Amino acid sequence: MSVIALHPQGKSATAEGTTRNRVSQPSPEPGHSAAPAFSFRGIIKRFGDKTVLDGIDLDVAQGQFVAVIGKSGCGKSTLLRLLAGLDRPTGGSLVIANGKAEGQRSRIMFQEPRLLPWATIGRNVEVGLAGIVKGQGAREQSLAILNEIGLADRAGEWPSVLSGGQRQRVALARALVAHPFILALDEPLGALDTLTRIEMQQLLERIWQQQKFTAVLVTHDVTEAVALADRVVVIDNGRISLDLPIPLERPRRHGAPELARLEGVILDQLFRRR
Ligand SMILES: Nc1ncnc2c1ncn2[C@@H]1O[C@H](COP(=O)(O)OP(=O)(O)OP(=O)(O)O)[C@@H](O)[C@H]1O
Repeated sequence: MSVIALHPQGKSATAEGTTRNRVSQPSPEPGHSAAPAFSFRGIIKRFGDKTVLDGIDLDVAQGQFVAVIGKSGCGKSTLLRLLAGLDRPTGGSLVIANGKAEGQRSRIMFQEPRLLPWATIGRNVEVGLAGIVKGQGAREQSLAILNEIGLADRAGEWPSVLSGGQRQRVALARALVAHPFILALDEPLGALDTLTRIEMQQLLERIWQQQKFTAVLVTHDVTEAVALADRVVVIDNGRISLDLPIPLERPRRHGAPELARLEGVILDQLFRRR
């Protein structure tokens, strides 16, 4: 197992950051490896004078599906950007453990598909293999993942002819074509209509179960978090205020009473209801 440590800018992790906000970790679901896919240790992130993350400790087991919830501006995307290596923490450390090459460690998917308009759908997916596989191998892998998401027959077409949901499926294929160890999802279904959103949730769950990557989903949608995740983490005031296991069998049925009860627990925390 290779281990990389992303060291923070400036000062190293403070004792304060590593002892505060310690949250007991739920066990991973049966079948998941107990070894952490990544560990945040006393993560602090400041922008100028503003402290956005204020000592986050979080271990996520390999293969676990974690949803991150919190009010607007609480630092969810910031946390995801740190995980994806797009930004550096001000303090603390992030350790990612895996045996894969650096380019395959993590991928991030955003609310907008961010496809290249001048490239075919197949080529857009191949972008996810840049620096890893090229030529015929890349074309074959691109087609294989497009087949998984039901768009193999559209590989030669342009992104402009796709619906919003189809474009997000292509973005998902691009994120997964290199079989990343960690998939970071920043509100990827937020712009979709309800039915397309539920279809995408089901697709995401199916591919996560097949590929066994570790998924970290930022969402505003408590129902979506409880439907998809093994565990829901709530961020408030720069810290983890709730770390809730969702020990429910899959597939989960929207509207089931136990899902509604867990949604209530999360909403109580978000709105500080007793
Ligand atoms: N590059 C940056 N420079 C300065 N401030 C930033 C930067 N990135 C984020 N912030 C600030 O950090 C805070 C957290 O932003 P972030 O995008 O992580 O929140 P969020 O929880 O994802 O919000 P939302 O749910 O609205 O997307 C915000 O106050 C934001 O303005």
